[in-house]
Amino acid sequence: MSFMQVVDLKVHYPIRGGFFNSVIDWVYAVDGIDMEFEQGKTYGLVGESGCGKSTTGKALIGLEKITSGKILFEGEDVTKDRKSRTSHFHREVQMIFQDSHSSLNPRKRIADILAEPIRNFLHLPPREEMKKIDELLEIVGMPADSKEKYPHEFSGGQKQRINIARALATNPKLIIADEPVSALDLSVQAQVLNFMKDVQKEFGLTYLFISHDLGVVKHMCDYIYIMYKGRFVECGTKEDIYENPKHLYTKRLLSSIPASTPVGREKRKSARQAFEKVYEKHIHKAFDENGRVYDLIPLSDTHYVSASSKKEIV
Ligand SMILES: Nc1ncnc2c1ncn2[C@@H]1O[C@H](COP(=O)(O)OP(=O)(O)OP(=O)(O)O)[C@@H](O)[C@H]1O
Repeated sequence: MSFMQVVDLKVHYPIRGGFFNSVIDWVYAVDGIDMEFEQGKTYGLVGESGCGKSTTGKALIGLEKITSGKILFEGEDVTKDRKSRTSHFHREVQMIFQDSHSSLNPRKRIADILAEPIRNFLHLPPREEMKKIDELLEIVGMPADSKEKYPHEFSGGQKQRINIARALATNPKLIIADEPVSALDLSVQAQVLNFMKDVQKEFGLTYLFISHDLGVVKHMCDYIYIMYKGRFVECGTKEDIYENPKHLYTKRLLSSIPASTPVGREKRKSARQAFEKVYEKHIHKAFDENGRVYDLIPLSDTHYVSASSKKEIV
């Protein structure tokens, strides 16, 4: 049963010009899309740069003016701008952006950044509020003393964890993640993706995962929307899309992912042993039986991606 439905959503941007700065044309950034969201699932929104992914995410959360169509959240019509939406919606739907740095106010301590949503939505007494901040930092694997620090004192991956902690503060149902790892180093990307999956399991979250990278989406998503010039050319389960793509554009996108490289059982075992033994788990390197070093990015216990060739190792 879906808790959010998007019906024939359109976002058109006017292009102004001429002497009177009048509308001379339109950009059909989102041009009639339908979506549904069920609890606990991850939805992928994929397509090339400029196809309308970010505009869709921003329109869903109310940051972009909707030209026409409808968004229903738990039966309530929320097709309005952000200010006019109910606090229930703001609490239940959160967004994480690609740029982990600029989404955190550099002048505020982490404690104040995390306290903001708690104050706005949960209204906890001071002691409970501090407890909640500690809990959030623990969930995202950050030390408790992080709360006294400022954003610039953290790495990109840590900042994205803090952004996720802030998104989790209101116990949301849906998190819209717009390219959440594409600005991070390759090795950190996998950590953040895995961590997002863990948090999802723990809290029954739904994700809308916006990405141009079909390789990453494959590991994250249950259901995928393929976007091209503001429309969905194909949508379906991960299996539908990856095993039986129908649309030429999907096939083209898929063909741009580096081919999968299944590695034999022995190689996998030795790579894993080396990975654990030599580099003590946290450094993503492994040797194969010929002594070659691999930079491996663990996507799960059994899936790795080579950092250099981006090939998948199962
Ligand atoms: N405020 C705006 N005014 C006019 N056109 C815009 C505006 N914002 C986005 N666009 C245009 O709308 C289209 C969709 O942009 P959008 O950012 O949603 O694409 P995207 O798929 O997220 O791309 P990317 O992956 O590069 O972020 C693009 O042609 C873009 O130039």
